[in-house]
Amino acid sequence: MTQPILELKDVKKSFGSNHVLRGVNIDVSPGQSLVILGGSGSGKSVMLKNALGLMTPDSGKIFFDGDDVTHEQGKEREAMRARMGMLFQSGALFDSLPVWENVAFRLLNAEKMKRAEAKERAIDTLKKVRLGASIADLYPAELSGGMQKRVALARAIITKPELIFFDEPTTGLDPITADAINDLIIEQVKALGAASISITHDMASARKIADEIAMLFEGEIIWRGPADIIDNSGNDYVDQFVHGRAEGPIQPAI
Ligand SMILES: Nc1ncnc2c1ncn2[C@@H]1O[C@H](COP(=O)(O)OP(=O)(O)OP(=O)(O)O)[C@@H](O)[C@H]1O
Repeated sequence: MTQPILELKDVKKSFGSNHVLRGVNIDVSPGQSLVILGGSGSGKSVMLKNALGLMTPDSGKIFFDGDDVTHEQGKEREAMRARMGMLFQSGALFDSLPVWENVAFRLLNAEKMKRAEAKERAIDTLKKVRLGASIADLYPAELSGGMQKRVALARAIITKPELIFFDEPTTGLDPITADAINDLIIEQVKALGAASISITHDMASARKIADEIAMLFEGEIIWRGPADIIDNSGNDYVDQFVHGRAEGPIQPAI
């Protein structure tokens, strides 16, 4: 069996009396695309932050490429982060930086690459997401939402990561643009041979990009299976979520 690139074992995280993660077990293997579903406030972002090392679990363990990284800090953590890419919800581009500096952010800041070389790499990477060199010097505010997502995708892949996280990659886009972003995600993740973990509410996107789908509910992964059986999961919670019904075991978060 291939060693997972990332594994969370019985990860727990609470904020006071709010027990958000209550023993999360999940893993993703190289080349695999895993989508995690979960209602608003179910802890998807908290799980992602723990996996990325932006938050430390109260208990449980996180393994990256077989190494226990739960409490790693400093240089070790930086080395791990260098092997990961991240596309944040709503793109999260820096408004004050031109597009190319956003894309090359890690190269310029963590790797201290020379500006001319970093700009060349940024333009090459923009081409991969079908954006021309002419937008390299524009600012994020001058781009459409779909273009901003492409820029964010370019930023996530520029370091050729082995594992990429996508946090709501299609939020705020019309269905056609969302589909184009999904295609680019699939194409680029495949080209890198990377694993990916995506969190999304968008079932069309989940169906398209996932090999496997998992569902987070009340702080635990309650179901996991191949994407093509999601309509026949045999799980009432998954069923309710997939069909977007207010009625069922999951209470709407309002
Ligand atoms: N830094 C924090 N301090 C205190 N509570 C937090 C913190 N981060 C998250 N929470 C709480 O953890 C719970 C889960 O939040 P989280 O953002 O992970 O949900 P989510 O599943 O990503 O939701 P959504 O789909 O709406 O983005 C919420 O109750 C939230 O208030």
